[in-house]
Amino acid sequence: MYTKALLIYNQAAGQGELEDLLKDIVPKLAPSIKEFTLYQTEKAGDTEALCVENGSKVDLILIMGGDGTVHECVNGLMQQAGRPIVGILPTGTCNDLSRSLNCSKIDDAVDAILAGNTTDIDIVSQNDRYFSNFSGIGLITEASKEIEESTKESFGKLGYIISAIRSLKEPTPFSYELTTNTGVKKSGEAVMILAMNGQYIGTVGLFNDVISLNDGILHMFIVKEAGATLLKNMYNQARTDEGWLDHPEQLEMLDVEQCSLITSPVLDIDSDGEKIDTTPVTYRVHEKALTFIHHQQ
Ligand SMILES: Nc1ncnc2c1ncn2[C@@H]1O[C@H](COP(=O)(O)OP(=O)(O)OP(=O)(O)O)[C@@H](O)[C@H]1O
Repeated sequence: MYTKALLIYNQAAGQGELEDLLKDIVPKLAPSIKEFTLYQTEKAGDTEALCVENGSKVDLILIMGGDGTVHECVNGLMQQAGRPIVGILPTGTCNDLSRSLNCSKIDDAVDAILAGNTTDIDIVSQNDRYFSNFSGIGLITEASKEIEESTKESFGKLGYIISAIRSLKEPTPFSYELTTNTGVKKSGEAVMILAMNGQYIGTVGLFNDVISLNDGILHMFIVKEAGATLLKNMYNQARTDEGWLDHPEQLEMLDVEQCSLITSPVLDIDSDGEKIDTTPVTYRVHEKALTFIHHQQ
């Protein structure tokens, strides 16, 4: 039994209307919650503000939305001491964090909430903000720019993948210098650098075998120009090709707890699908910082 729960829903996420879904879900959850409040967001930023305000007052926050709405929740909760359990009712376009939590189906998420199945996950700070799934520069920001413009509405959750493939046609290399807290330095040219905490980007599980949400590690992937074609093939097939992690001329991997990254030119950073920052950037893992609902398979 939960004492106080807040369900925040974002009608702007994903494609469909949420009314029917709420009609179905609320009666299932309500018997297990003493005081249950529903809040509809009116604009970007509302979820973060609500999580700051209510983090210490409730024991469960449910997010009905996609990765962007979850991103706001994570940033709200990391700013203050109250750390209630977070459950995601995935109604976004990609729902990538939900996939790593085995909650990409709403029914699985509801079952896990009712069963009280939770897991503590790492959260990563990115300069003065936080992310739960990924942060990236290079190709990935080109991909999300295209989604904003047109693709997302017409292609739904495949929009991310399709537009990633499109932007892979002409990758623009940049120079980077990465320094870890243990003194390791890497530098060179790349077309994309990903800082991964979760396994999925744009619904594709690129890193299922090498990453878990609570391994205390930030996984840095430096994709060289030669790796762009490989990545494109993976997105075309929309499946994991295990071989792609074994070619250092295409892709370098580095496990870190903390690192800083300088690029030339200065680049936009995409963080959980939201563009909010530019390089240079410092990342730091906050081990098992938040508790999420997790469906046990
Ligand atoms: N009422 C609202 N009107 C407009 N935008 C909103 C509103 N509430 C939240 N937002 C913003 O909507 C954006 C999109 O939401 P979200 O990312 O959750 O869905 P999505 O993009 O469909 O899913 P995903 O990120 O999983 O692909 C977020 O940046 C969020 O801040």
